[in-house]
Amino acid sequence: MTRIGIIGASGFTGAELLRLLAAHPELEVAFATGDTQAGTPIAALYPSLAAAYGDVRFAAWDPSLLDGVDLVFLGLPHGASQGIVPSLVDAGVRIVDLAADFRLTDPDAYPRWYGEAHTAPELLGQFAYGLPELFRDQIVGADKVAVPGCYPTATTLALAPFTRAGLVETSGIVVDAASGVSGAGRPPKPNTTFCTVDEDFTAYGLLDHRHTAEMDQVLGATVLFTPHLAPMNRGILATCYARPTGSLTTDDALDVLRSHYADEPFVVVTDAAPSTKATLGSNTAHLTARVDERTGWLVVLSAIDNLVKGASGQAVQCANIITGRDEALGLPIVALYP
Ligand SMILES: NC(=O)C1=CN([C@@H]2O[C@H](COP(=O)(O)OP(=O)(O)OC[C@H]3O[C@@H](n4cnc5c(N)ncnc54)[C@H](OP(=O)(O)O)[C@@H]3O)[C@@H](O)[C@H]2O)C=CC1
Ligand SMILES: CC(=O)N[C@@H](CCC(=O)OP(=O)(O)O)C(=O)O
Repeated sequence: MTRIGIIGASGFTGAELLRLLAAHPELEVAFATGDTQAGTPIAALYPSLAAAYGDVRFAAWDPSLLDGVDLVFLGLPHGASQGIVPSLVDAGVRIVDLAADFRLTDPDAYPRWYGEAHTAPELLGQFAYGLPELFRDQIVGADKVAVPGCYPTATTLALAPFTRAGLVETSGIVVDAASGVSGAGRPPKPNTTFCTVDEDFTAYGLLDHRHTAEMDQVLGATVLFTPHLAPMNRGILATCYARPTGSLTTDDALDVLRSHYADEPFVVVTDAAPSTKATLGSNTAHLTARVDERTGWLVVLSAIDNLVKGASGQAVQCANIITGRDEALGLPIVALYP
């Protein structure tokens, strides 16, 4: 058994961590903090968690909570994470950070894309990028992991088999992706109220969404990324377009995906177009590909649950790896349907 803590447990990714860890046989939640929610029973904020957490309350963050704890998940907004990580490093706990603070390795990239200076740039190179299907070698043996953003997870799982094999041009990849509203976190925002989102479908972050930098970094490419907000709670569907460097058919493209992910328990390659609902509540990504004979473009589609494979499930997968466990331990591979 490994005792873990969650800092920022009162948000959506924190709640999803609490849900997944309730079913995990070997990771035990020692504390769960909330910023404004300290003292609130977990079950009062999230009745869905009542059966597992009974009277347990969110704690106020205090370094003494780390006593006897081996690993800490951080579910904080970007910016807040880098404020606390140096003290966790000093305390010697393993870190799995869900925020963006330690994902970009180029020290100039964070200020460029996040519009603020990084307060712990000396730690940037010390984090493994927590996407096991693409960076498992980096994660094994690491003690600090930066879990990818939800859009980059969906997108790079779709495209990396092609960019890594030199099968597509990297100078102009196009990604259109839609996210459920939980991707924006628990606090209500003007663009996430019921009346704004219901019966609407809109693009945002045109040309400058911060996940572009992460996709560029992982794929070694220049990506034109347009995110969209879809009127659903969970899910990401990414539709990714790239120009093949040589002859490539649909059968070839499907073979590339199937052989790349043949041994991966959390990737399903389908003939049919993937849907977000097929991934709901699971840590599984669904992928397919086509090559359009008329235009010559390759299109790869990817569906995930943003809170599971796009965040907390992937975080638990990484925690399993860095604590020496089977990485699939305790994680759901099948979705909730209908
Ligand atoms: N939602 C998603 O699908 C995904 C999110 N992420 C990333 O994961 C992180 C958490 O996201 P999410 O759970 O959605 O966010 P939420 O806004 O839902 O939760 C944020 C958590 O951090 C706490 N918090 C907020 N501000 C501060 C602060 N200044 N200092 C200390 N604690 C603070 C909140 O406490 P309180 O409840 O009191 O406000 C809450 O516990 C973010 O970095 C996000 O970008 C990554 C992938 C997907
Ligand atoms: C729907 C929605 O608003 N989604 C969020 C992405 C969430 C995420 O993964 O953000 P981090 O990189 O900060 O972790 C957004 O576009 O900002």
